[in-house]
Amino acid sequence: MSATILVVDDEESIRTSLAGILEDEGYRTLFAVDGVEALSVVQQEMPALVLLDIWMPRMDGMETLQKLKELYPVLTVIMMSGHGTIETAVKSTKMGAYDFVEKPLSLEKVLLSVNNAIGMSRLKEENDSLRSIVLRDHEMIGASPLMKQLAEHIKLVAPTNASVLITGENGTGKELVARSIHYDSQRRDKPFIEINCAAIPEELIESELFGHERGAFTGAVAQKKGKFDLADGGTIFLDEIGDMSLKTQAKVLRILQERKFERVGGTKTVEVDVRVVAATNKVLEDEIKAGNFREDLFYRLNVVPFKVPSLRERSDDIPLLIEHFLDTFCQREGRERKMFMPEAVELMKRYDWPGNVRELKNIIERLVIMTPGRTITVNQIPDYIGAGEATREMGGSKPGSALELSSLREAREEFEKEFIIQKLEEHDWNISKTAESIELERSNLHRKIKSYGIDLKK
Ligand SMILES: Nc1ncnc2c1ncn2[C@@H]1O[C@H](COP(=O)(O)OP(=O)(O)OP(=O)(O)O)[C@@H](O)[C@H]1O
Repeated sequence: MSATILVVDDEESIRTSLAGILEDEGYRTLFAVDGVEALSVVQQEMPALVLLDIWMPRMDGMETLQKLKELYPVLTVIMMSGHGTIETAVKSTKMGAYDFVEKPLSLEKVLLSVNNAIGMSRLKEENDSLRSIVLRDHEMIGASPLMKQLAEHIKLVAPTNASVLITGENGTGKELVARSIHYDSQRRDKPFIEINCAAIPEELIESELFGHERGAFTGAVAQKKGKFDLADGGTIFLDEIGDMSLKTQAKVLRILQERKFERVGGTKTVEVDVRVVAATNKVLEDEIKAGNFREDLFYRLNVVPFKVPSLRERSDDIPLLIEHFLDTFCQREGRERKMFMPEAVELMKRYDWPGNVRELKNIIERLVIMTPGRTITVNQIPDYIGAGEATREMGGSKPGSALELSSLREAREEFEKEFIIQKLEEHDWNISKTAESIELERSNLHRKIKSYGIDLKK
């Protein structure tokens, strides 16, 4: 879609010539003869950019700029200044104008400034939307006391430069904690560089982390920057640090102590300002005893220890996580929003989740793709999730069924709710048709839908 530009000038010849070149470039143009008119056009049409003359009757350019910036702080404005108003034009950039062009206008200069401004605002929009996707993807969900404590801990430590060691089982969210520490710190606009020490062969890790000089080894045809170079000013996340060799550990220790290192095959010392955040699912104290991990590095990293709780320890978060991942995957797959039946949620809460949040996330993704209807019941949940309990407590029947509820009333309500949802689904969520098929008054069905909190939006 072509961007719309508002030209504000009291001279008709200027308006016409600007319209000509801007439209040739593919922009849509609007006009106003003075500031008062400009304000009303902006309010109605919200252009991408305003070209604003300084000297105009009624309301001049500076006053108009001030009003526009008050009302629409992100609107891009380029000032056009006549002879003798250059100083004012310079002042206008301090008031938030993007640029100014001098009169008599060089049409080339106008176009250059307009194209730059439009390019900038497109980049900014793109950047904002990518940023919100990234932030959403890395949102940490959890309201349990353990997660609240973790969040508070992050808020306290993030703004400092302290090194951090994050421990916890696989899939508990250690990387998310590392990212939150970065995004809550002053370094948020600088890089967050991640490296999985277990995924890179021992002989390559040094050059990955510290880079190498040309000719350092066969195949090193050019100098290459390492992750520590790339993370300068930002944060480096050393995942699975328990798998790092002793030699590499020594180099990382030196960076923590002196902020210095040498590239592989090089003699030049490189200085960097990098915050180190490390994670492991190993018990490093045991690795120290076994001679696999340097004790001094451990103490350097462990200044502020973070322990991410397993999902078993905070099963109260499971319903929230289910909702969050249902939102994410239904949206991503363009599916209608699905919902979990209460007893299916209960079943998920009682499972012990050896793969933690990652395992839960994968199951929800699969359920969103594989479930044709709108509701997810215990029957759709993979058997192994309820298997232990099924044989232990229920004599083989699925746990979470009405049999498990303590009172007859609860059991009846549970059944009624599920029955109504299934019937609504069969009738495409049409209330009249559903009411007729189950031989219930329409108003009565409405009441039940409301009292069970059944979500009617598709
Ligand atoms: N609290 C949470 N809220 C939302 N998503 C989460 C949460 N915790 C983990 N996840 C998601 O679960 C997945 C695994 O998390 P992450 O990679 O951070 O775990 P990890 O502890 O670093 O795992 P590993 O030890 O295997 O490297 C990711 O997709 C992450 O987005």
